[in-house]
Amino acid sequence: MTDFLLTAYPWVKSLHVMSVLAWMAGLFYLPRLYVYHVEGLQKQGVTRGSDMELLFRHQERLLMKAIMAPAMISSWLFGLLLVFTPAVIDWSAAWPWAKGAAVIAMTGYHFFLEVARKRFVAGENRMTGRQWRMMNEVPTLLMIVIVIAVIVKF
Ligand code: HEM
Repeated sequence: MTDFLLTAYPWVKSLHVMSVLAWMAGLFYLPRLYVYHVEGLQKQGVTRGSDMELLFRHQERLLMKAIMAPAMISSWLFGLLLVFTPAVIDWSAAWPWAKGAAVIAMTGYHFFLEVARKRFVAGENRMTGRQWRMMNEVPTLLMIVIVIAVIVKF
């Protein structure tokens, strides 16, 4: 198993980075769709249950179920394979802990977006467009921590 992980390392890392890119694309775009959704309902005269509102819900569902959820699972799968590859992680350094904390927060943010999506479906979103715009900065901040942790390796 150890030999296999060492041989597969560059391939696993490539698959990890591809998965992470797809996951991040969704994490950046879904709250942006929520901004358009809520502002459509508040300012643009889009009524609940109209074709336009159903299209928002459909796009949000597809992004979550077809891209973000599978990409999150494969990011974790390949990421954990990298964790178990010998000599990849020095647990006495700070970076693996910083990255670990940031990816757990990113995963929490993913589930927060899923809860919010279900609230939109039930017509129970309580956040404004401005609040969704601010929420949109969360994955950016976490991404900065993760990339610096994994590349600078402080
Ligand atoms: C989901 C849980 C995750 C786990 C368990 C995980 C774990 C790892 C591990 C162990 C490595 C190998 C480091 C090395 O080879 O030196 C790695 C590489 C990498 N990870 Fe993650 N990661 C996760 C999520 C993420 C996320 C969300 C991002 C981006 C926002 C990310 C970006 C990267 C990048 C860019 C590399 C390649 C760095 C390099 O070697 O130059 N990872 N990851």
